[in-house]
Amino acid sequence: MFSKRFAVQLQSCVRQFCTTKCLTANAQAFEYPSVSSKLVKELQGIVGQSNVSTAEAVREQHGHDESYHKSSPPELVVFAENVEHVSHVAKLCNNNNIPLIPFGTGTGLEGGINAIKGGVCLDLNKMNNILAVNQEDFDCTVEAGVSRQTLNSYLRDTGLVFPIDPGADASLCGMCATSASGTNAVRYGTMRENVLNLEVVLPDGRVFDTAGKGRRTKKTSAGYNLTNLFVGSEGTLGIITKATLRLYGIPECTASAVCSFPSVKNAVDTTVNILQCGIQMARIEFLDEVAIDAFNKYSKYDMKVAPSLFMEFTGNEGTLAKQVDLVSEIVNMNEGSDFKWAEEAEEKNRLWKARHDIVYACMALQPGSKPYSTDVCVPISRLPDVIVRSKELIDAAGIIGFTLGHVGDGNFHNLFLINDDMPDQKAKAIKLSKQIAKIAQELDGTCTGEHGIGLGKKELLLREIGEEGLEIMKQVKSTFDPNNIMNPGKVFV
Ligand SMILES: Cc1cc2c(cc1C)N(C[C@H](O)[C@H](O)[C@H](O)COP(=O)(O)OP(=O)(O)OC[C@H]1O[C@@H](n3cnc4c(N)ncnc43)[C@H](O)[C@@H]1O)c1[nH]c(=O)[nH]c(=O)c1N2
Ligand SMILES: CC(C)C(=O)C(=O)O
Ligand SMILES: [Mn+2]
Repeated sequence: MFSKRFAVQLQSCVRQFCTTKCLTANAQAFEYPSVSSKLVKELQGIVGQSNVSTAEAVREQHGHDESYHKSSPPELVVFAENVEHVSHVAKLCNNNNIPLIPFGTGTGLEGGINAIKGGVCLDLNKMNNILAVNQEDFDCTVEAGVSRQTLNSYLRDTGLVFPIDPGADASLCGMCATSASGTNAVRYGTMRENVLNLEVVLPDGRVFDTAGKGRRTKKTSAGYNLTNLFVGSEGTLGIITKATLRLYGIPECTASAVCSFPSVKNAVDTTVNILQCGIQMARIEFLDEVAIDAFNKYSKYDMKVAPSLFMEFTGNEGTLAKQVDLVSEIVNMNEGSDFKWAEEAEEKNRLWKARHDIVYACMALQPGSKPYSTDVCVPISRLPDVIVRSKELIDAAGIIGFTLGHVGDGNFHNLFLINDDMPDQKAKAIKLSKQIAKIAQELDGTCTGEHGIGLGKKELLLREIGEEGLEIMKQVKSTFDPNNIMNPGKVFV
């Protein structure tokens, strides 16, 4: 009679001979074994008893992110303190076909950490060292648990900043995993453009540096771009344990302004005109009238309740003044008005914090709700069309929806409030989100500019990249994770 261990190993060998199709098919139907008490002991042997928790509250806290997806707690949570822990835990889970879900700070919006197939949640927050800051080279290296605000506080006296700024204080490696972005992307790009190297642990325990050990050049053409293969992988290929990131000098002068418009189209046309004039803006964010109303109430402002643009200009005295003149002309051409300026650091920080808090501002209007946000991105010339159509659809559906976001990148959000005790509103929001994503895809755009696919956009990914593209993604996945233990059930249908 086979021993249990041999049976599991045999199963793993059989699976590895499966083709991707068969593997993936099995993965959906495949019933993962649960975590045995023997395995719990082995995990405790690796990380220490205090770093393994089966407590319900801890599992619950690791069973959901900030999305509306139903919580699915893992069977247990393991806290890793170093890359050796990560490597041994991964290998053990891999040998036992146990799902492994990397956890950053749980601020994801797509159900990326929900343990829908059970297994182990690997919390990386104890790996919180800032390992290097190379001021003269404008780069730094951080461990998985360092958050973006922790890094920027550490950098405060250096005159350097890491500019990618999702609204939450997310872990930087989580931001790598979701290919995050934020209000500064107009000027600095997204995570894709700002990661120089990653240390990654594969499910079989191998540890490798995606650009080669110690590499930290702004550009490279040495072999495949493995770094950007892991940026946006959402925990489905491996665990990111270190990130080497680009840093930037803080601009000499910045000025921020808000102006309002008679219609959404006027505001978005202004954005397109500014970008097509080649004006190098630092930020251009859009908030529609309902978002402005929530913004005012939550952050105690008195902005005109109308479609508005939040803009930031950077440069030196001369260039800044020129930018402002040019932009003011374009704003006036599109009937913009009510310019409100913020020039003092404190005023600017308050204004952009209020922008970052917009999700909470909207949620405050319907206490107990969870946010559900579209995240489409289109070529800039298509932006007015998709934004106006999305708002028309929301108005016709008769539910509350806030339209806002990073129009400077062609990326915006329709934000809905989901309450489980309002099922019809939830159904309408989900239906609208799919409709808007499909409109964006028809306009040569994508269903997700920055939040990722996670649990809710798997069909949209298939629609976007097609059968062939998805098969190739699955082949890549099965190369790195032949047992499909890495965050199973996410990204792929
Ligand atoms: C109020 C508010 C506002 C915003 C946002 C959230 C909230 C709550 N976000 C979304 C979120 O902050 C963003 O997706 C972060 O990148 C998530 O980072 P966490 O560390 O929280 O990842 P979290 O722990 O939520 O995990 C997210 C995914 O990454 C994987 N993962 C995490 N750490 C990993 C690691 N070390 N290795 C491998 N996989 C890992 C997880 O398995 C999961 O699939 C956002 N986003 C954005 O791009 N732009 C924005 O403007 C905003 N705005
Ligand atoms: C809608 C939220 C989550 C966001 O991405 C933003 O505020 O830009
Ligand atoms: Mn956003």
